[in-house]
Amino acid sequence: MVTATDVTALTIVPPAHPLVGRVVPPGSKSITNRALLVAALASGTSRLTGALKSDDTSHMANALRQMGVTIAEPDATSFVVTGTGRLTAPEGPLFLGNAGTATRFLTAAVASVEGTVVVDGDTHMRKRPIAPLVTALTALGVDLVAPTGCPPVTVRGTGALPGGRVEIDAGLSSQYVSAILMAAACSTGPVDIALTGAEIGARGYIDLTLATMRAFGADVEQVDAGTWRVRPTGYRAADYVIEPDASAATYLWAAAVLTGGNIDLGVPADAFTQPDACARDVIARFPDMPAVIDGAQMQDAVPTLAVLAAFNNNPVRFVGISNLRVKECDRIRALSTELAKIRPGLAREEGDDLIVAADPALAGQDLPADIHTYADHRIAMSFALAGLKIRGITILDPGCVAKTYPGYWDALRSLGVELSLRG
Ligand SMILES: O=C(O)C1=C[C@@H](OP(=O)(O)O)[C@@H](O)[C@H](O)C1
Ligand SMILES: C=C(OP(=O)(O)O)C(=O)O
Repeated sequence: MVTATDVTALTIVPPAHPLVGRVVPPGSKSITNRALLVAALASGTSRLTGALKSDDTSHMANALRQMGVTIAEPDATSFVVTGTGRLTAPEGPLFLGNAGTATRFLTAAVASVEGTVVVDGDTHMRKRPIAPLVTALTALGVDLVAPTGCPPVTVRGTGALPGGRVEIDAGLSSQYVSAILMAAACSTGPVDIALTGAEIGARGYIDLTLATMRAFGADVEQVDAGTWRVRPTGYRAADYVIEPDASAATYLWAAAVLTGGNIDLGVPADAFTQPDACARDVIARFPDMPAVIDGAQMQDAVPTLAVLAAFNNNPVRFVGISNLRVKECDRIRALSTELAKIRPGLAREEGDDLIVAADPALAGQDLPADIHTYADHRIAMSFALAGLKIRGITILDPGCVAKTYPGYWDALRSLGVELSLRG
């Protein structure tokens, strides 16, 4: 296994053959972190199978353990979660790395802890905005502060999340809404959550939240397009099967079309319920992907699509992606900078749009480039796709894929891709 500690750079040798084989992506990060949280808030034992084991999910599981939840890991894809129906105050801060889901979801959930909880992350997470969530929780009566507008957040819980109506601006992140929705089932009264702006990042993530909540017994109703009502039922322990990660699937779908191969993911594209599965249709159109791609409803797939677009027949403009600037890194900047490193002018920014100047002639060329990954798993995984067609693509800090897909490099190897590692 390629890990952060033993490999500083990895060069991909373009395979001389189409990629053919079977690779099942790991469990969904989004669903695993939702299920871990609601199972922890339930009273009783829940078995989560098909789960992702990665940096993001271990941060969530460890934080919950710090708050009195028993979580066993009987095998590589299961968590057995035993909760008491409430979280207890941890002894120290919760360190959540750069896991946006864990950080945002726990900020709301710990409002019902009795005592002070500090929600913190790494240097990257400390630059990712959380103020709209803090503002909304404050309006609901929670005592919390985030002086920089980003983590750390100090929550002084009183043992109960008050009910009521809360308005929230989810323009920067849909995770704020998901966070309040999940916490609301454990409040002292019904909670109405209303969006202020029309804008919300991928709505499909709200649907994932509602589905997970309902599977654990929550009563949540969509009042209108921008309002949800959650009744204070608490959660019921449940056994829950987690589907494979659709964002991880995008790299495999793209690798197949780029090399003219066929990769069996073990799950049909239309069986995914996650937003990024929409990217499948766009990928299937390669090398004639559309001239304009709206990434709003499949944000995490944009790095995959942008690197693929470099080999498309026609240029592609990505729109609706402004909040990619506040992900693990500024992904619009990272994609434009690193694509231009492969060939000057290959990509540029126009406001918050990304324009990729397609060049099918890149395939087969020798264009050595050290790809800086900004500690962002998706930059590493998407630029590896360029390495399937161009000689000399080196991914720096390849171990950063451990955030959501620790087995990524091994998956490429299992398809016959040769990787040259530098220690
Ligand atoms: O709710 C979720 O599981 C996620 C929502 C999206 O983030 P934003 O809502 O911050 O855009 C997505 O980028 C992230 O990887 C996972
Ligand atoms: C944006 C992402 O993650 P998160 O917000 O959960 O850290 C991602 O996985 O691409």
